[in-house]
Order: sequence, then structure tokens, then C-alpha cells
Amino acid sequence: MTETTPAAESPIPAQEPPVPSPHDAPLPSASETPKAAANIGVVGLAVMGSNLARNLASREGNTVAVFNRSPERTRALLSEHPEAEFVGTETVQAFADALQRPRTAIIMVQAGAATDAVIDQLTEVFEPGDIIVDGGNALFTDTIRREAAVRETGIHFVGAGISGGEEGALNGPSIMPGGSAESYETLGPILASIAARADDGEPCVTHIGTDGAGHFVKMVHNGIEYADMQLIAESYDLLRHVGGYEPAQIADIFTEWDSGELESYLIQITAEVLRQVDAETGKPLVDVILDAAGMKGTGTWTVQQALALGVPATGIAEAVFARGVSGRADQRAAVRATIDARPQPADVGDTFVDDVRRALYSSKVIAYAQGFDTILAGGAEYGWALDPGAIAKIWREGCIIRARFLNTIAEAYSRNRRLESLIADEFFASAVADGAPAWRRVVSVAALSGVPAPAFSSSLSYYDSIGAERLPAALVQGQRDFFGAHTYRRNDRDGIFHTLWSGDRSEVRTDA
Ligand SMILES: NC(=O)C1=CN([C@@H]2O[C@H](COP(=O)(O)OP(=O)(O)OC[C@H]3O[C@@H](n4cnc5c(N)ncnc54)[C@H](OP(=O)(O)O)[C@@H]3O)[C@@H](O)[C@H]2O)C=CC1
Ligand SMILES: O=C(CO)[C@H](O)[C@H](O)COP(=O)(O)O
Repeated sequence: MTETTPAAESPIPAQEPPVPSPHDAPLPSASETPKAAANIGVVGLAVMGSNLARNLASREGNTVAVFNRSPERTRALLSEHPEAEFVGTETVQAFADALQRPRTAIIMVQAGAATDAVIDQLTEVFEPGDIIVDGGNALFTDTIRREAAVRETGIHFVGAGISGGEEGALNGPSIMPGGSAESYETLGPILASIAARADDGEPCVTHIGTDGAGHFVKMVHNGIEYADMQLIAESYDLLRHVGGYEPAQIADIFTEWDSGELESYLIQITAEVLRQVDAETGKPLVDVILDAAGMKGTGTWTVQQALALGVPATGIAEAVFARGVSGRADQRAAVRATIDARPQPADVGDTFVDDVRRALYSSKVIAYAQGFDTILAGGAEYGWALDPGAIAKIWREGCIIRARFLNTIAEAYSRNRRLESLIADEFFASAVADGAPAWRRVVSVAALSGVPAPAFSSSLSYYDSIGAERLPAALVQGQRDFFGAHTYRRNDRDGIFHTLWSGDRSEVRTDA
């Protein structure tokens, strides 16, 4: 299969493979590997794959076969986790032989060429009726292509987004499977058994749609993740450099916010990061981490898709651009040398901390509204009947954006399945309107003090634009008609019009 996914660039070095222990036992040879001993298999045993394999092995009735390109990883996993009773395999053929038919294997390797390579190997040794699940962060168009190619062989191919990081993979991730309804009949119960569970006991997995639907939704999940993280980071920056709070104090503020409507995993881990002190320097860790944010590409993909679909996902885009700006070290140094970049004093008043909380909540609503707009537009474009309420529900636990807030979103979509926008829902409309004065104060203070708040600002502009009585787009249409005879519509009658700008400036109807 051909490779179409470029490896995403990141300034953060990739994680090194674990150093195998000298006591690692050799794997059985292909002929010694027990046949049909396992009911499920995992290929790719780095952070995610090894934890997902352990999660599977911990469930009643499962025996898990494992395979990794470099056998050192397989040996290390077997020796570190004898309790899992894995069936370790050294070749793809031994892996296939170790699985009961119809075989089910989950791939957890790097997105892109690595995934294609593994699929090619598995399709060589699997048979019609078997199921290959790609649990990596594949680009959904690759998943569409792979599903079509693998289907030709009679093997089922399922692209499943899996979120929750290493801890989620081990204890219960949120899972977003695509693929055929037929393959989900077999796969659904297995995935439900390892997925996180929401407070009401529902597993955080649902059949998202055919072919690339699961990876599309996972991609947008990550786009929202970028926006959520950026908004929290901007809150920190404003509290620190305008409010004058120290990292440990901001950690306490975030912990307090976590008891309200902002309760979320990302707020919780942010507080932990801010409390961490660097052992070497005694400084807050956040002050010694290089301020260049890495990325593997899923946020960029979301914005590219939003643009292609005509969805103004401005908050997500700003979050991607903010990471991009942070990584441009030479440019930043050159510009910094020409200006006084120190934050300017700004009058913040007594309500600043609460204002930032409200600005964060309102901006977060915008990010999710834009994310769900992207999901629904993608569904319409690619022919998937995506259910926004069901998607919100499976994000309530297990994934990186898990939050109390997702319950509220699920409720909004259960009130109206065809909501035009999340902020058109009565609850969110009034919540955002209530927070708007504080949000405006925070964006003003950011601008006056010179502390960058791109996601806060663009979210507020989006809110003001999407709700505006009238937009200056009318003038843009006039400009377009002037230089390019691009025509315009009128708001007082039907038809398409052009003004004879280089003539007598009378108006003509062009569609009559
Ligand atoms: N890390 C995270 O928090 C999350 C990651 N994901 C996704 O899950 C997948 C796995 O992630 P992670 O565990 O971090 O591991 P990595 O993305 O770092 O991938 C490492 C794994 O890929 C294998 N691999 C690389 N190239 C090839 C190849 N050409 N042929 C066969 N195998 C190859 C490696 O094998 P070898 O040991 O031989 O090098 C190793 O098992 C990725 O798609 C990632 O985007 C999804 C959610 C969260
Ligand atoms: O999929 C994930 C979580 O949902 C991964 O953690 C992903 O790597 C995060 O993206 P990035 O590395 O670009 O910040």
C-alpha cells in the first residue's frame, strides 16, 4: 500500500524504546508458539500498545498475543508483566498462528508508513473474516484508503481512534471505532470491556460510522484538545504576568476551578505541572521547560479539514498557530531584540481571577462548538451519520479532554439533535452571554498589557461575529464586485446583482 501520511514534525524528540533487561527470556520460535491460544492480538508494543495489551489481558476470558517489529520490546513486556500471560511472538506468521479464527488484531504503531507496513504484513498472513484494527492516530483519509484496500481481501479493517494516553490505554481509554457495522458486532463487546466507563456506567465507546469516521472524530478530538490546552495556558499566562500570581498559587486557583463547571482532566494535570518544582534548580518546573510546544500533527489536520469543509474553527486554529509561533526560536529572538516585550501594567480590578475563569469557560464553549461543527460538516461531506450526542458521551471519561462539561454537551444534543451550533443551545447561550462581560475585560487586559491571548481573543471575535446582526461582509462583497465583477445578493429582494463600477455605476441583475 502506498504511503500518503507525512510524518508530522515535532521539536520534541521521540521516546526511546525501553532498554531490555539482560534477564529477558527469549521468545518461543515460530514452531514453539502455541497455536490459536489467544482471542486477540496487539501489534506495536510502545507506550500505547503495551498498555492496551495489558488492559486487554486483565479482562476476564482474554488471552492476548503480542508482536513488535523489534523483538526486544516484546521480550521486555513479557518479562515485566508475567501476570498478563501474554503469548509472545517473534514473527508475523507466529502472531497469526497464535490467534483464534476469526482473528482480531489491534495495531498500535506510528501513524503513516509504519501503519501501512504492518497492514501489509498482516494481510499476507490473515484470512477473509479476520479483523485488523488500527488504533493509532491515522489520518482519516488514509483509513478510508486502507479500509477499501483491505476489504478487497475479505478482511475487515477498522480505524479506531483511541484517546487517553498511556494511563488511559492501561485503565480504560475512550475509543472511537469506524469500520463496518458487521465488524463492530464482533469488536464492540471487546472494546466495551477495555474502555473507560462514565459515571452512569456506560462504556466510552460507540460505533462512530463507516471507514474513516472513527479517525476523523479522533482527529477533531485532538483539535479540541489543542484548543483546550492553549486556553488553559493563556489563563495561566494572564494570571501570572498580569495578575502577579506564582505557579503554585495558580495551581491552587486551577484546583478550585476544578470543583466547578471547568472540572476536567486537563485542568487537573495543569495544576500538577504548575506545582512541580525542578529538583536541580529549585525553580517551578514550568520555568525551566523550553517554551516551544511540540505537535505530532492531529491539530493541524483538524484545521486543514475545517478549512476544506468551510468551518471557521478559529479557536482550534489559533491553538495550532500558537504552537507554531512558540517553535520559531530564531524569529522570536530577532523580533524580541527590537521591542520591549515586558508585560505592561494593567488595571485588573478585584475580579480578575474570576474574570479569567469565566473567559476560559466561554472560550472553551466556543472551541467545542467549532469542534462539533467540524464533526458534523465532516459527516455530511463523507456520508457518515455522526451522532454528536453519542460522541460527547464517549468523551466523558477516558480521553484527554474528559470533563464534566461533556455531560452538558450531550444534554444539549439530546434536547435538539439538529442544533445549528452549541452556542444556540439555551443553556450554553445564556452561560456564554453571562460570561461575556468578564471575557471582554480579560481580552482587553491582555491587549493592554501585551500578554498574548490568541485563543481567548479569537474565540471572543468568533462569538461576536457569529451572533452579529450585520457583518462587514457586505462591504467585502462590494469590494469583490468592484475589482472582479464577482456579483452580490441584496437583502431586500432575490437575484444576483452587479454594479457597473467602470461605467455609469447603475446596477444590473445578472441572473435574469
Ligand atoms: N502516546 C500517546 O499518548 C498516544 C498515541 N496514540 C497513537 O498510538 C500509536 C502508538 O503510539 P505510541 O505507543 O506512542 O508509539 P509510537 O507512535 O512512538 O510508535 C512506536 C511503535 O511503532 C512501531 N513501528 C515504527 N515503525 C514501524 C515499522 N515501520 N514497522 C513496524 N512497526 C513500526 C515501533 O516498533 P519498534 O519498537 O520496532 O520501533 C513501536 O512499536 C501512534 O499512532 C500514536 O499516534 C494515540 C493516543 C495517545
Ligand atoms: O492523541 C493523543 C491524545 O489524545 C496524543 O497524546 C497525541 O500525541 C497528542 O497530540 P500532540 O502530540 O500533537 O500534542
